[in-house]
Amino acid sequence: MKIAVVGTGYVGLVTGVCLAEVNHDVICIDTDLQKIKNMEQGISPIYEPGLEELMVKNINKGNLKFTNIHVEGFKNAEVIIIAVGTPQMPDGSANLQYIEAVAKSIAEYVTKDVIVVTKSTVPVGTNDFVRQVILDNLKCDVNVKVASNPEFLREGSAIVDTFQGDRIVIGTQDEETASILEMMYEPFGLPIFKTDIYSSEMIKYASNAFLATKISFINEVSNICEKLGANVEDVANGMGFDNRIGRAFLNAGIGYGGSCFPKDTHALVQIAGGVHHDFELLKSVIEVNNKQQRLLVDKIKARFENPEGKTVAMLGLAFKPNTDDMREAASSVLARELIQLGMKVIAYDPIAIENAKTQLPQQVIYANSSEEALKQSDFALIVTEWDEFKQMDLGKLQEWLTEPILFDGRNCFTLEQAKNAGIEYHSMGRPSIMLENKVSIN
Ligand SMILES: NC(=O)c1ccc[n+]([C@@H]2O[C@H](COP(=O)([O-])OP(=O)(O)OC[C@H]3O[C@@H](n4cnc5c(N)ncnc54)[C@H](O)[C@@H]3O)[C@@H](O)[C@H]2O)c1
Ligand SMILES: O=c1ccn([C@@H]2O[C@H](COP(=O)(O)OP(=O)(O)O[C@H]3O[C@H](CO)[C@@H](O)[C@H](O)[C@H]3O)[C@@H](O)[C@H]2O)c(=O)[nH]1
Repeated sequence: MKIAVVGTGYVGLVTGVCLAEVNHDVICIDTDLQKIKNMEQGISPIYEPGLEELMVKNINKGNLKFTNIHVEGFKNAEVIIIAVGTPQMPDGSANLQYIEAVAKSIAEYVTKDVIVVTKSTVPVGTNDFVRQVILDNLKCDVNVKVASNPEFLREGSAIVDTFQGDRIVIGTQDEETASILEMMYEPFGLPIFKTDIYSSEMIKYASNAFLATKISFINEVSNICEKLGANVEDVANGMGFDNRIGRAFLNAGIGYGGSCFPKDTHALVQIAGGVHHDFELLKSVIEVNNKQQRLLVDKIKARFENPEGKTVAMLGLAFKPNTDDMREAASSVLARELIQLGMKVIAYDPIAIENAKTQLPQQVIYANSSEEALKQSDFALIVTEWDEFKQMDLGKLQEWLTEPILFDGRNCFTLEQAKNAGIEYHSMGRPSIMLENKVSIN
């Protein structure tokens, strides 16, 4: 099938590459010429495990092409997939300007019947808007069908999620459109759930809001566990045995970040508000997350009478491991607050440093390895649970840090490991490990 994908970010590029891998004829379109030039040479604009290899393989097979010229991309397309960003507006709602621009260019350039699929996360009713914009601006006498097809991949495991996802959602009430899209996805062999467009659009927001709710819920439980001396990991494990609850997304930490949960929870609050529904539960989820992202600062303030002048090694900057994405990363919030407290921050991340430089305060100093960061610091924080931090020899902290104190925002180590390493260890929702003569802060 001939497919054009508009937008080559995390979703568009991964989708384009994976559709090419199952032998569709794919052309990816982006307005960013530099990205296009890099991709043509097999260079991925994002860090995503396995993506670049698959990209190069399919360029060489002739299944995958790139262009910054929409008319060129749409020329032969049977299906056009919209995968441009829908970032957050100041009031929390989704910004649809990129969606509208794509709809206009489709109207202008398509010369044959085509199915337009919205994969970007968009508020309920947006596909009606897309259809209307296309109809209002259409230059040729062609038939354009619009369908919703939200995306559920996670950054860091996007390729695996695409080939082994739990479901593909197709929102359309047009039988022919549904069956063409089923054919497009058939090689993935995944369960396909068909519904109407509005429900499909809502499934995406409701799924992300529910996952965010699980995270804020366990983080609240975690904060209570700390006060009571319980261990949130055991609590989550015990809860997770119940199939109705499930263990996934019950990892306590410093809150959720990234390009999706923060913006999509805000957008759903706005969508609800638009129909005069006050989504109180989701507002609390957001509020809890905002507090949770800065919890390590409170712990540091409670531990040190005066943290001013201290140097801290910040390990991990990306919002989660295996990505270079810094959007809504807790590291941003933490770095800002620590610097405001008069501390020096030495940061390290295996992949995200270049992106971090555009977001973190200028005062942050970057190290080339965790060892380099730790050796210059008084104590340390773990913000992102990269494998290389989890595999770190904790005993070395005694040697490298002025004070062997670790604040672990992602519970990378067992309490036993910390105890055996002879360090002071403050994690999330678990009792602190103190060295002799020190009182626990919990
Ligand atoms: N990032 C994720 O993990 C993820 C997962 C599921 C759904 N989503 C949703 O998918 C959408 C895309 O997210 P993303 O993270 O891939 O975005 P992104 O910001 O990484 O990429 C968007 C791309 O679209 C390009 N673009 C903008 N306007 C264009 C136009 N008119 N024509 C061609 N290209 C254009 C930009 O240059 C950019 O490369 C969003 O709605 C997001 O909520 C994201
Ligand atoms: O138990 C958990 C699980 C996740 N997180 C945090 O939640 C955020 C999001 O993580 P994750 O969901 O793994 O990454 P995303 O790439 O943001 O993926 C989410 O957002 C995408 C964009 O909409 C959806 O497609 C995915 O299904 C959805 O999982 C990160 O900050 C994680 O650290 C936790 O704190 N605890």
